[in-house]
Amino acid sequence: MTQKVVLITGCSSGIGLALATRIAKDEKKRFMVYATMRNLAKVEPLVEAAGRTLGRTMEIKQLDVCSEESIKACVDSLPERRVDILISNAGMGLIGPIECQSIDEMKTVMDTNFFGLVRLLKEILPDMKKRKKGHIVVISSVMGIQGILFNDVYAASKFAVEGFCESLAVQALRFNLNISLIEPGPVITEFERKVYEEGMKTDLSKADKITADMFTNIYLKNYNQIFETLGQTAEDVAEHTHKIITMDNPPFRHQTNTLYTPMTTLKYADPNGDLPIDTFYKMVFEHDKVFNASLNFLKLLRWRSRKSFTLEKDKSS
Ligand SMILES: NC(=O)C1=CN([C@@H]2O[C@H](COP(=O)(O)OP(=O)(O)OC[C@H]3O[C@@H](n4cnc5c(N)ncnc54)[C@H](OP(=O)(O)O)[C@@H]3O)[C@@H](O)[C@H]2O)C=CC1
Ligand SMILES: CC1=C(/C=C/C(C)=C/C=C/C(C)=C/C=O)C(C)(C)CCC1
Repeated sequence: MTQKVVLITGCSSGIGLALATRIAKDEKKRFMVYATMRNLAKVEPLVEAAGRTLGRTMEIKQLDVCSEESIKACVDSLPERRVDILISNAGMGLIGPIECQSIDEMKTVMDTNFFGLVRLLKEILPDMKKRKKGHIVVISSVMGIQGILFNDVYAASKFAVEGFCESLAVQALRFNLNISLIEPGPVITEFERKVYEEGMKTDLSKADKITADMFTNIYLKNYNQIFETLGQTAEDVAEHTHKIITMDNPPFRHQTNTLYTPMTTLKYADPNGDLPIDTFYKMVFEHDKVFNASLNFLKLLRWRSRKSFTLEKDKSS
């Protein structure tokens, strides 16, 4: 059996690291993983997690999604330039009032999260089309379908990713290619720490008092609690993604966090779009107690509906 070649971006930490490790440790050794990162000085945690798979079912390579040259050099270094499964994972967050963020900061988020994916596909898609074989897996987010307070630009970058992939998906079908968007809710990784620390450093002098207060005393104050209550592990997201890449008929969208599903469902329940906005408004502003009760209610709902959120499309297991 020939192994499928998997290229993953952003493997220095978090979901990328967990994905590379999980897929390289596939029980049936079905995959050869090229785990990439922009800065090879950060290789140690992956080397440690990879263990005996390194040099067998995993190799580590340099790739910066913001550099076309780096992407090309990495793909050129692969046998026959073949990538059977591309996992576009590299990304970054940004929180805070837009008045306090520079256009350059926002452009870096779009350049990494959106144009990073575009650059990868410009390099890899033509070869996949020629071979009429391939699976493009994109680590999107629940924020690819639903905006969240003070995540305006990050959510925009993930909406861009989703619109791009949804448009491409029809063309991809013509070439027998699959595209899957993985949509995690909050995941406990470096992302959470970096975003929170940067958020705490925000210069709020350009924001009015109501906005600054909303960001500090509502968003930042509850941030850690949201991750503690709803947060998933990177390993869990990796497990879901491993399942998606082993399916005969993988879905276009897959949400990994059943605790979060009731929130995203609000989007589909009201074509006018007001239901999620009004619900989030109430959850955030009515009272601290409503917020806590809402988080607990989400926890309770998972227990009630666990069965209906399993991977029903999976024919291969
Ligand atoms: N954590 C969360 O709550 C959620 C995260 N996601 C998404 O998951 C993905 C992974 O994030 P997560 O693991 O949580 O966060 P981490 O911060 O742990 O990992 C992000 C990875 O992306 C890499 N990266 C950033 N910029 C570039 C670049 N220009 N080229 C190559 N690699 C780059 C980072 O490298 P370096 O170490 O060099 O910075 C790091 O390896 C992101 O797309 C994120 O949007 C989605 C939903 C929820
Ligand atoms: C403010 C707010 C919420 C916060 C959600 C957060 C903070 C989600 C983070 C998701 C991440 C980090 C995704 C990464 O891609 C809730 C719980 C929906 C309740 C309504 C108001």
